[in-house]
Amino acid sequence: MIKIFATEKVKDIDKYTILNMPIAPIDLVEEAVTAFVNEFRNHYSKMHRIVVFAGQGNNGADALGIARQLLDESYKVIVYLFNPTGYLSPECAENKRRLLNIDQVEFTEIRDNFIPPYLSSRDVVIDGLFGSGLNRPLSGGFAGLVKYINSTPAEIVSIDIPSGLFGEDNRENDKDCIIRANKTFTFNFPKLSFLMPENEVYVGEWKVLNINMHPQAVADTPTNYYLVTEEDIACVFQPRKRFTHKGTYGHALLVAGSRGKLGAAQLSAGACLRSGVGMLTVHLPKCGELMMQTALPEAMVDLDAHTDFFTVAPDITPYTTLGVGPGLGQQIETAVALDELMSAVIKPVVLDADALNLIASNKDILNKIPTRSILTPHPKEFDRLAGASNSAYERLQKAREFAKEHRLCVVLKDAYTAICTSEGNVYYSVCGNPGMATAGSGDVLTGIILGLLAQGYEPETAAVAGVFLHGTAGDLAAAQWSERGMIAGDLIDSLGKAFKQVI
Ligand SMILES: NC(=O)C1=CN([C@@H]2O[C@H](COP(=O)(O)OP(=O)(O)OC[C@H]3O[C@@H](n4cnc5c(N)ncnc54)[C@H](O)[C@@H]3O)[C@@H](O)[C@H]2O)[C@H](O)CC1
Ligand SMILES: [K+]
Repeated sequence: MIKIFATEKVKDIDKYTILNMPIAPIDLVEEAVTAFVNEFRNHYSKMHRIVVFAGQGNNGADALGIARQLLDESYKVIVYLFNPTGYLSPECAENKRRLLNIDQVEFTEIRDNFIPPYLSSRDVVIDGLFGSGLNRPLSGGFAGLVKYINSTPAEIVSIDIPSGLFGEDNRENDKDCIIRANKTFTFNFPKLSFLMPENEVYVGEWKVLNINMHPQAVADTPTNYYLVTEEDIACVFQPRKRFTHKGTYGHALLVAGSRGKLGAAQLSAGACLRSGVGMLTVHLPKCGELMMQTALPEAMVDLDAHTDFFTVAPDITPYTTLGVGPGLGQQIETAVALDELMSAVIKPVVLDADALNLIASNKDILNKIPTRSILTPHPKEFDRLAGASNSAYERLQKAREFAKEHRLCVVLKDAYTAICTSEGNVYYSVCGNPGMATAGSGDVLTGIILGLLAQGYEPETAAVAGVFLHGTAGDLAAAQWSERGMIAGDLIDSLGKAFKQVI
């Protein structure tokens, strides 16, 4: 897991590193500078003019160091240091001194009046005005400067964080006074705000650059937010032992499908079967029998009394666990049957799609869902459950609260899916791609998670691993069929390869 720290925590980790590594602050800055330049070089040639904007703190110190190293590599660089209060951090002052040691450096320090340079589309701006030390929205001269930079056609690369953006909560921020970077190279830890869709316009493409932090400080500093890596998932899976049989790997029940939406049941069932589950039974309305038995001979079918939709809660005793929702429809009889089903279950289940919509309009059911059950809403479904949000950040906080209050695991689906546990932790998966924004993709995820849960993985583990495998399958599918050309069924076809890649 990569920890996602609040920006004030990063400061503590810095301090601990400086004291205990030990390393001089200026050398830590130099490590950040070198990491940035190593990455920058891969993207921008010496054909570009580099225009560096530095602030008074250590983001500015980084910027001045980057200017020096780029000049050393004979890039064409011009530098503006904004110092309205006449105070520079010690590292910023030292990097200014080091920079001015270079002959004929084009350097301007601005105290009050500033005539902005003309910036063309061939220029690359390096934004080092503010980083993790931002403590209020930008205003005055800095706001004007940011607006000017944003108005030019120049490419913008931000150091650590786009200037003006907070690392976490930007609800009260002035959205016009934040750098709109094309790329952001951030140090050591992704910032939570980078994972929110509303901040994509500021952050652009982002990459984490590693600089040496004291491992003890990283291990000991608490956080509720984590980024999941392939290694985390690889160690989740147990080898399948030789003397095992289908009963060893669980019997999942999937309650899904209604007339016109039987495909959702089929996709979910197909994904479940490819997740390693021992057996799968699909509870379907009568109209789905032929389709399911033909399309997925591996699945067993349990028919509802109704021809077109779910009306009677099945006996759940034969099953290890169940998943409910894909393509279910929202008939009143279905709501009643769902209520009955939730009254009968005691072990964690997976709930998705119309099951969530029905719960949103019949809130009593919420209290009947077994604790640690997994809910997989997309943002609109979550809003129906918990009320509308004005930003993804607000929705995330609501999802955390919701998960804690109801003792559930909420998988908030988005470009970066957040898995919120009942303990208040959030696990992010950053694999996957926009090709997965296609009908049926969510049904596939439900099937994978159901299959893992039925095999006995802890609900939170099943959710995190399921999301990661789903994203990996999406990336493999995009590589084969392209983001545009891929469909949800391709995710199922790629699941085997995803397992091979991850484990
Ligand atoms: N481990 C690491 O991640 C490292 C990061 N480094 C870089 O250091 C910056 C953080 O530096 P810091 O000096 O703490 O803060 P800033 O440069 O972001 O801010 C400086 C200064 O600005 C004042 N301020 C805050 N908000 C405003 C505002 N709205 N208007 C005016 N002035 C404001 C505040 O008082 C601060 O003092 C980090 O981002 C990295 O780039 C290091 O290189 C080493 C390791
Ligand atoms: K910055």
